[in-house]
Amino acid sequence: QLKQNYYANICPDVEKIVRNAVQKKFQQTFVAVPATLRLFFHDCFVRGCDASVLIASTSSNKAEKDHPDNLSLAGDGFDTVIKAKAAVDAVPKCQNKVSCADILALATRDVINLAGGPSYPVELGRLDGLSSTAASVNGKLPQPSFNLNQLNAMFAANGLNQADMVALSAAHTVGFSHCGKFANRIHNFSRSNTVDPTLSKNYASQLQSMCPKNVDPRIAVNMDPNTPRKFDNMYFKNLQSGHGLFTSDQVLFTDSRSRPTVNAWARNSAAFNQAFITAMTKLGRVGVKTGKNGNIRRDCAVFN
Ligand code: HEM
Ligand SMILES: [Ca+2]
Ligand SMILES: [Ca+2]
Repeated sequence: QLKQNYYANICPDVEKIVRNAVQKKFQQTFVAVPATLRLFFHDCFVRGCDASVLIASTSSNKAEKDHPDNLSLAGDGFDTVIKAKAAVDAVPKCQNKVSCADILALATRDVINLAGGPSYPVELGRLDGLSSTAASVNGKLPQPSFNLNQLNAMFAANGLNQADMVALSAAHTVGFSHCGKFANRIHNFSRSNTVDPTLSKNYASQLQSMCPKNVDPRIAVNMDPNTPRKFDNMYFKNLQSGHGLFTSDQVLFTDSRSRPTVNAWARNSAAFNQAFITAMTKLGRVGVKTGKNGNIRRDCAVFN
């Protein structure tokens, strides 16, 4: 059972300590924002929010972070958690008392707010998981090619409804994608269309020039072409104008079942913020470990 004041007696200043460390990281690089946010999502969807994604592989265990779907997680997300954990552990009363899973949840709240998004209370009391394998990632994370039914099914498996899924997808209002993740939409889309017809013509040609056919696979583009460094509701306005980068983004507008939600949140950013907070809070409850099912790691990347 998570609660907001879980560390009140254990480490009363944990929120301030994490916030300061995250802010320092943010001042060094904006990439901390999308990287940490995506890291939290990929953690929670595989074995719950238990910091399993932070575990490093060893000679005897290929960990989650080395699954193909996690190889594009940016290092600055991991580094944000490591820095925040070090700041927490530097306070004697707090040393090894705050879980990596909770530090990731707090850091995620903080990066969203630092990028101009809403702030919200974070429920705490998660333990760190005892297992992390690449194999356990199979089929647990959504693919950019997904349609609405596939998205809804995968989010429902984590206790999230369609509105939650649409709200959380707006995380793509910040950050980058490698060209390969949407190449099918701009080159050889189908027999009748070179380009995905749900993509705006202008945007498609911009994407084609940034991501030509044999582009270096390391090249990445902003997912929100308008306000890439602002956590805002531009994501929904982009969908309305055919500027959704992935099939899984654009489908939220093309499918009539989710379009009204997209339109509502494009119009009303306060309503979006509220829905996003609700959905993030639900995401943070997924598969939480307590008791014998977890512990508090001394090093977030290594089992105790
Ligand atoms: C709805 C289904 C989703 C799909 C199919 C999806 C897929 C992807 C893909 C393919 C990328 C690009 C990775 C790369 O090439 O580097 C990406 C990036 C990103 N995703 Fe998602 N995602 C989804 C939902 C979410 C959710 C729920 C969140 C967080 C709440 C999220 C946060 C992010 C962020 C912040 C980035 C940018 C990462 C960076 O710049 O380092 N995504 N996503
Ligand atoms: Ca996890
Ligand atoms: Ca934005």
